[in-house]
Amino acid sequence: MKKTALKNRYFLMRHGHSVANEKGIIISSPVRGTSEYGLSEKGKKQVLTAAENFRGDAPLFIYASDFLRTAETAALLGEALGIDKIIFTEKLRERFFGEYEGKSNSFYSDIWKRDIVDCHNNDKGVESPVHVARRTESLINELEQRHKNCSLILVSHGDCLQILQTVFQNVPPETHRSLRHLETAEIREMAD
Ligand SMILES: O=C(O)[C@H](O)COP(=O)(O)O
Repeated sequence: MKKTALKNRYFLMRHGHSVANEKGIIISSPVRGTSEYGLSEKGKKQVLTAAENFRGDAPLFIYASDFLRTAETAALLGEALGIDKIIFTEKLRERFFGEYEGKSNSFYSDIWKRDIVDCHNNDKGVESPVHVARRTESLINELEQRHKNCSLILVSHGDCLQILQTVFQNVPPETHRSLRHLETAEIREMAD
């Protein structure tokens, strides 16, 4: 995807520090993720700071994963930026981590090692890098049809955004961990 060809500015935002981050566990299932494990107190503060520092041109739209931690992030951000309507999309949900659901986040490094050698890695029911790349790219394609000359903030999760960055940078999805990771509540514009 060539940035010069895009009609809009895209800002990727990872949710603020969450209760799952605090506990060091993987929460990727929509059943739990949409109703539990929202932002920690630290995460709420991070989001307000990110909103203060955000510089984007109007018109501005916020798209978010419907997980609780991203919905809370988007709501706080929207309130701070004067945007009352958040548009939720399942395409920004966290990568599904299959049998690792609810387990320690120390397992991420094993999963990422397998990703590097196999872009279709779905060991133990993990959603593959290719699948995440396709669903997120299809969202960008939709947004390019729907908007023109807008700033779009996409509020999502660590792995989902890591893989979406590969789409913008036009590199293979399995190389996602070689790109700079987004910290909690970090907002990063996709640029060359
Ligand atoms: O990349 C990561 O660190 C994991 O996907 C966790 O991300 P999350 O805290 O956004 O769920």
